[in-house]
Amino acid sequence: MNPNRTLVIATRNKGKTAEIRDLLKDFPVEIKNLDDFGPIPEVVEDGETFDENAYKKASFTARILGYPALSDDSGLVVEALDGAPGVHSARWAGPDASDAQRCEKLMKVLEDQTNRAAAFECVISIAVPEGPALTYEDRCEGIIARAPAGENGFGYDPVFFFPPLKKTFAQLTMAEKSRVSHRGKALQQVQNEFEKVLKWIDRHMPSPQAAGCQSLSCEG
Ligand SMILES: O=P(O)(O)OP(=O)(O)OP(=O)(O)OC[C@H]1O[C@@H](n2cnc3c(O)ncnc32)[C@H](O)[C@@H]1O
Ligand SMILES: [Mg+2]
Repeated sequence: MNPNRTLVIATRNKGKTAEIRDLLKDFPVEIKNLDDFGPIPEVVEDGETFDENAYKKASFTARILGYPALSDDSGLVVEALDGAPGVHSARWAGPDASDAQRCEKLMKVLEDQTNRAAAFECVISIAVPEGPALTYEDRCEGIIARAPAGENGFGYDPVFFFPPLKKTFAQLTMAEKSRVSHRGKALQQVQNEFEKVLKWIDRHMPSPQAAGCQSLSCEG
């Protein structure tokens, strides 16, 4: 496995993994999931911005595994809640809450609210073990529905209504969602300049031989 032509998707979220894998299917590298490796410690996502957390996840994973890593930090930004849940989207209803419970909490908090404007935001970070990273970001505007609808996707998809398609994200297929979503658009930017990304990885990674020696001496 050429480390310069391998990219590890640094996420533990299965919904995200499926979307990212599909969006990177034409990217000329071998895509690996975290599941392809032994257990690795979890990153503490204590940054105050999507940028900070995305960088933490990608650089930590790249350093631990010795491969370039791509992370996604994303979340739902609700206007009437001053941007909450934002970077806290994953744990907003408690550390063990389900996606359904998070959606339920959102319905409750916005019960009497007429301003239902919201956006999904996404920052993609591609990092190498030595530390530097490339950053891509995008967003998708919508409104918070009055009740959940749809079975597809993950997270807040059932309550995120996308006016141009008159459906919630959970009522779209993965391909339909990815064409317009925060993640889909951010990863489209990565695809659009894949040659630049590969050159950047080559510039910042040790040569394959050197990396091979390193990992042999690690294992030995
Ligand atoms: O950190 P990783 O391991 O990537 O997985 P995570 O689920 O913890 O991901 P984040 O820290 O980026 O938290 C983002 C949360 O925002 C929500 N979210 C992000 N993108 C979404 C999308 O496309 N559809 C629905 N909800 C989304 C969802 O609840 C995620 O758990
Ligand atoms: Mg997370």
